Amino acid sequence: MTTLTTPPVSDTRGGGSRRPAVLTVENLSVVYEVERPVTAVKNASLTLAPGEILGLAGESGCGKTTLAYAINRLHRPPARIAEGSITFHDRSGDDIDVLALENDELRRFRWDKLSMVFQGAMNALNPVTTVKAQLDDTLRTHRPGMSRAERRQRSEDVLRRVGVDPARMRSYPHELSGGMRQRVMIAMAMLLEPQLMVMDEPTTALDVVVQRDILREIVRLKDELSFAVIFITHDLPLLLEISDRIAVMLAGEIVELAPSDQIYRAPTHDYTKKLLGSFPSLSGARGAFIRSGVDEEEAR
Ligand SMILES: Nc1ncnc2c1ncn2[C@@H]1O[C@H](COP(=O)(O)OP(=O)(O)OP(=O)(O)O)[C@@H](O)[C@H]1O
Repeated sequence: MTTLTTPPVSDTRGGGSRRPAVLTVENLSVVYEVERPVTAVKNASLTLAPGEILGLAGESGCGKTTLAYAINRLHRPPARIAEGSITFHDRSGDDIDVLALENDELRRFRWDKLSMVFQGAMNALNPVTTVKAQLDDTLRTHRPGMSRAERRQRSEDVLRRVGVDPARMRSYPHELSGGMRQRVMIAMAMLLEPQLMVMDEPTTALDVVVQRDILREIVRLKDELSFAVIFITHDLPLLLEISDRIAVMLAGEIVELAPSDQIYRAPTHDYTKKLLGSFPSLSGARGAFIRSGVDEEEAR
């Protein structure tokens, strides 16, 4: 795996505090090389601390998904990373130059160090393979030293963690409800205990109750296992509840990056103010619903 010799950086952006980082993105630009090239991400810089949830907010088309895919090196032509750097600060102490990874190194890096939960689990799970086989395949590929019994044990553990009865392992994706499928996707993403998970609208297609349950699980698991999360959604009220910091994107640029409280109470950029104003529910008290696990009724 390609490593750099630079020491782990500290996070002085947004939060103001100096914390070790798990990821540093510097001046990243991504261009779609079409007839009239579109710079979908412009000079984006951010750092992420271990165990931190960073929310990415902004209207449709502002470049959130393009940025997330580029961080994962999942972008495909015509998308091209035109400039910038992405450095992953491994817990082993190595710094990994993500843009320099090739083939096997890149495959190992994905899932192992960093994993992604996409919008709509049906597209990401293999429809003709059982949940058990999908978990087992990933473990066999990435953990060749594990015995069959250990793989089974690990698969069952990870499903239990996300609230899926291991008895459902024999199911095919289409036999599960939307919420269950999304939980299985999160289990897959957690399987190898990555240090960072990128979640792109992971619960948008689900009804509100299921969505809240799953989000609570994500926050709980993150606290327990201390992986960092980049969480993408249009839903700013939701981001304010679950994120430590929020990056607001406008036309490919991160125009504001600050702790959630600061974004809520004292936004500095006009666009952030406009975005906050477009959610009427935010004029009331800010709920601590997901973080506290308190029922809305009880909280009143
Ligand atoms: N394959 C492509 N070719 C050309 N332009 C593209 C392509 N994919 C995306 N874009 C453009 O890149 C910009 C950013 O798109 P992106 O999907 O990253 O935004 P987003 O903020 O994630 O939107 P959404 O919230 O709707 O998913 C948009 O202007 C979009 O039109």
